[in-house]
Amino acid sequence: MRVSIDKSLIKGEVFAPPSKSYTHRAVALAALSKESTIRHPLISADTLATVRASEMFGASVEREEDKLIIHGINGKPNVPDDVIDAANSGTTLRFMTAIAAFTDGVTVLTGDASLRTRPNGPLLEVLNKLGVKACSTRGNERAPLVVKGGLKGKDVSIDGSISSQFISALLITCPLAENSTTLSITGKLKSRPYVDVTLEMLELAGIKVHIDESNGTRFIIPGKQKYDFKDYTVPGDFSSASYLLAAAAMTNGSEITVKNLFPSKQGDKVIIEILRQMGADITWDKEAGNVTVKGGRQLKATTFDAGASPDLVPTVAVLAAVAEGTSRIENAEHVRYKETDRLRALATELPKLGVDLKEERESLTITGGKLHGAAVHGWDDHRIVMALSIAGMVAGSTTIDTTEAVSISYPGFFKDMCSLGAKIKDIAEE
Ligand SMILES: O=C(O)C1=C[C@@H](OP(=O)(O)O)[C@@H](O)[C@H](O)C1
Ligand SMILES: C=C(OP(=O)(O)O)C(=O)O
Repeated sequence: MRVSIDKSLIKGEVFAPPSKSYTHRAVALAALSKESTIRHPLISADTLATVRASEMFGASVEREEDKLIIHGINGKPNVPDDVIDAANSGTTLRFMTAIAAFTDGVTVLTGDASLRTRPNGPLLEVLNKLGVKACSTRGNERAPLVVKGGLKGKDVSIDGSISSQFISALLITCPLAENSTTLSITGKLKSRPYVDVTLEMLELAGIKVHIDESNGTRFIIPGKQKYDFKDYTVPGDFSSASYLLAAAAMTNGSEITVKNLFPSKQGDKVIIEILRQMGADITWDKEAGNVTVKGGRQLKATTFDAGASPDLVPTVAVLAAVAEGTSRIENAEHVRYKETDRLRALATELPKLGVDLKEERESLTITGGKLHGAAVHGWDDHRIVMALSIAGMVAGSTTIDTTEAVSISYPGFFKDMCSLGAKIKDIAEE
């Protein structure tokens, strides 16, 4: 699919879509429990991959209007009778690889062309130390992965610098092991807020994990635990909301309120602080869960450490592209291991819109200026498509391809933007 975007301003109220990260975890924990209801889940391509995989391990999932009722496995997961296809979802692949480690047989997990480029080395290495036989069919740490169950608790270390999802995955599975597991993190733990989201959800499922941060980070996970996840309402997603908030801040005359954004462990709530620092007119009514942004102020350059919030990099790059001065996005190497190498994607596409950008291994340096329209490529990556869309609302006369990728995390993105007045047209048939 392709869209064309003209200069736009946006006005009105919109609900933030439900959180992708919380939905993945709610479904995985419900699958390991007895019976749970998940209210207001994100129904998107990625979360549906987690639903399908959970069903293959033996859970059954009923979908009703705005809720999922999950009859969980409540014990050992079944050996799937087919290959698990995690599609485009890193979270699904990593979580389900760890759950496969607790079956009594062999599971094969794969995904689409993008997912098959993403690294899993540290997770496979630790699973092998925990008594599991886990490998890549191509011997390159990429999916397809083969996992022969047999997980036993033990003291192990894991590199935290590539993806926090390996740690979240182990935190979700190790409580099922016979013995306790101690997971010591080596390297700088990236994307830490996502681990905190996992810990919050595990606590809701009645699972105990002790954290020792006296000398680095260690998670002590007692074995033989039982999951008891019950009734849960998924909160709004700050990463998805970031495109709405940034679009309003960048466009003169805009004024929007994004609802259902309550205080949360989501690291990407920092988008509110980033916009404030850059000089945007933004207020957050935490009790009401409303974030209001008025456009029209000239944004100023910023320095953004992407360590904890990699998914904000495309949004912040576009904000930097219209800000006065030179911005830096630092500590962002892990952003190269996403659906695409997002630093490369941004460094390729934003200059087409007139942006002055320098790419280094771990950083982007962006000097703001005037954008002009162009035909840009969405790289089949939801966050690149959404970031380029809001850049297009400033630049005007912009077309973007592969826009169906928004179905991964925010299927209603274009509909919401258009309902707020954005001038976006589907030009697939033209
Ligand atoms: O656990 C999660 O829900 C996620 C963790 C992050 O990945 P990394 O830990 O690989 O950085 C983030 O980029 C991804 O969108 C969702
Ligand atoms: C990287 C992302 O997700 P995942 O790792 O689950 O594919 C994302 O949503 O930007």
